[in-house]
Parts: sequence; C-alpha cells; structure tokens
Amino acid sequence: MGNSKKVTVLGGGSFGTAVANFTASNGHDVYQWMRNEQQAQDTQKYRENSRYLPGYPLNDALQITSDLNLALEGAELVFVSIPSKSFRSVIKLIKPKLSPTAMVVSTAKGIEPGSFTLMSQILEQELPGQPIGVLSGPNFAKEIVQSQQTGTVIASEDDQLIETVQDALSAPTFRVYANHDRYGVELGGALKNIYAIITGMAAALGCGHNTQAMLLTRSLAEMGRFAQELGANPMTFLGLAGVGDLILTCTSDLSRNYRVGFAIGEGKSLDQAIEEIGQVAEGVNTLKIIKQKADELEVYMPLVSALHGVLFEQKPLAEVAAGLMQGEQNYDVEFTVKNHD
Ligand SMILES: NC(=O)C1=CN([C@@H]2O[C@H](COP(=O)(O)OP(=O)(O)OC[C@H]3O[C@@H](n4cnc5c(N)ncnc54)[C@H](O)[C@@H]3O)[C@@H](O)[C@H]2O)C=CC1
Ligand SMILES: O=C(CO)COP(=O)(O)O
Repeated sequence: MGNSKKVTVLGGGSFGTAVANFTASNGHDVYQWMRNEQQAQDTQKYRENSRYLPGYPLNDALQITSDLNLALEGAELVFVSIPSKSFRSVIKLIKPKLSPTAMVVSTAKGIEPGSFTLMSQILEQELPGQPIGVLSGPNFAKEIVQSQQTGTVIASEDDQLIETVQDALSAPTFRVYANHDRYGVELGGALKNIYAIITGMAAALGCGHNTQAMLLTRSLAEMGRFAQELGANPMTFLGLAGVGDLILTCTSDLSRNYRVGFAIGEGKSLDQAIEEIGQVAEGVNTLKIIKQKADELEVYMPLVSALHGVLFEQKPLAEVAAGLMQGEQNYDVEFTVKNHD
C-alpha cells in the first residue's frame, strides 16, 4: 500500500461494513458513518456489526461514528454504501461538509425511483465538479470479510480516482480492475439483481442446470439489448461487473435478491419475502423502473416482463414460466449479429 489516506464509508449495512473494514485492514485511516447513534456506539464498542454482519470481528483501527462532521472532515476518499432509495438524500446531507477535492465513489447497485438516474449520475447532479466513480463487481460483503479471493471494478473517467481506489483497496485477496465505462459498469450492477430474483425463483421450483444456464445466458442477452437501446456499450457486460456479478448473484443464496425470488417460488408473498430478509434487495425496485423504461423504449425484455407479471400483476407463476417457453426464438447473440450483419 502507498501512503495512508483518510477514507470515509457512508452506510452502516453489510457492504459499508465490509468496505470500511477492508480499507482499515489495508492501513488507511477509516471512518464508517451510520445514522443510528446506538448502532454506531455498539459497533464501535463491541467491534462487530451485529445487525448486518454478525460474527465478523472488525479491525481495531476502524472508527465507527454517527457524527457526520467527524466522519467527513479531511476525507480524501468517500465510499457511499447507501441503498438507492435513500442515496440522493444522503448526498444532499454530505454536500456542505465535503472537501471539493474529495473523491466520491458509489457502491450502490440500483436506480433512483421516479426517474432513470443511476447513483453516479446523482453524484454528478448534486456534486458538480467533484471527482466521482463507481465500485461494482461480484462482491458479497460476507465473503470480503472472510478474505475470500475477490475481484472488483472501479469505473470512472478520472484516472487519478481509479489509481487512488486501486491503491486503497488492493490487497493479496482483493484485485481492483479499472474501467472507463462508468455508465455500463453501473447499469450491469443494477440489472443483474432482477435476474437473481428470477433464478432464485427457478431454483425453488426445482429447475435443473440446463434451465439455470439458459436463464443466465438469456438474461445477459436481455441486459445487452437494453443497454444498446440506451446507447450504452453492451460489451462492458462481459466484465466482472456484468457477467461476473450476474453469475455470482444468480447462483448463490448469499444474494438477497436470489433469496427474495426463492421465497416467492416457495409460495410466499413479496412482502413476506422482503421482511424475512431484513436487508435491501434492490432488484425489486429496479424491476419496476426497468419495466417502465423497456415499455417506453419498446425493448423486448421477456424475463423482465415475466417477473413483473408475477410480482406486480398477480399473474400465476406457473403460467408465466410456461409462457416464457413459448416466446420468440430469436438470435442467440443478437447484438453481435446486429453489429456485424
Ligand atoms: N451486501 C452486499 O454484498 C453488496 C451490496 N451492494 C450494494 O450496496 C448498497 C448497500 O447495500 P447493503 O450495505 O448490503 O445494504 P443493507 O441493507 O445491509 O444496509 C443498508 C444500510 O443503509 C442504511 N441507510 C438506509 N437509508 C439511509 C439513510 N437515509 N441515511 C443513512 N443510512 C441509511 C441502513 O441503515 C443500513 O445501515 C446496495 O445498493 C447494494 O446493492 C453492493 C455489493 C455487494
Ligand atoms: O451485489 C451483490 C454481490 O455482488 C449482492 O447481491 P444482493 O444484493 O442480491 O445480496
């Protein structure tokens, strides 16, 4: 590691805790901010985030606080690990307290409800001129704190920010790859949550490996089609923050989105499934936003439509699943075909 920096992580959930703990283990001066004073005091005292990441002792050097001024004063690098629903309100809160040169990096994988705004676009709007980036990849918080070998992506137009984040996070168990396509990296991280709900549901219904492989691959095709329609580069989805995170989240019950799908596949209601998990599952809101956008742009997204039918239009799951098998049998790798015909 290079020189030690003051790093601030906003958010007291599982991912904020994992990033804060990891960065502190790398020798940086790290403050994790959580809004709940009692939770901050307990986490600081007992060196464990018992609500969101129980059973993992935190690095002695990590400072946990509910004092935003203390957390942000002199911070050179700020990670924002706040769910998309509250992201903008937290950015508005930090704006007057932030040094103009502080680098601000979103780790949230969602889209703002009521608009089609990705988290780093909120950073652009609320913090004009501030160096910004997105951290995304196949990264379960729980496996980061277990020091499992992990790869992630830092996406930004700003090479100095990329270098700073690589320096802050790189470790023998953690590789940080660079990407200049911030929009594509961020879109991949948000979209894959929808497909994790679908594969979780399929697993609960007893689907086999053939089905899982088909779902994963057709999900990637659908994501690519949508990205292309938005003018984004679907090739970015071939990286860790696209296909990497799609594979991870769609094949593991460590994923909250997958678990929401699994619970629904077992016959539970959406509300029951969300309540049982007790943590954010971004895919549920992302689904509504993507369905609306796909309809508006007339993009063919049969998996999104099917899941929307089950979750929000009271369509029977078995009927929707059977309907999917009767859909259009089009090109295998259509955006490539389109580009090269
Ligand atoms: N947990 C994981 O493995 C990963 C999560 N992410 C993403 O990171 C983001 C955060 O997720 P998690 O930490 O997992 O969520 P979580 O559900 O574990 O925790 C969310 C945290 O945000 C806090 N929060 C919510 N609204 C707030 C507000 N208005 N002000 C202050 N704090 C607020 C909550 O109190 C809680 O501490 C999500 O977008 C998620 O998709 C990304 C990579 C991996
Ligand atoms: O994004 C994640 C891993 O990369 C976490 O996925 P979930 O939000 O579904 O738990």
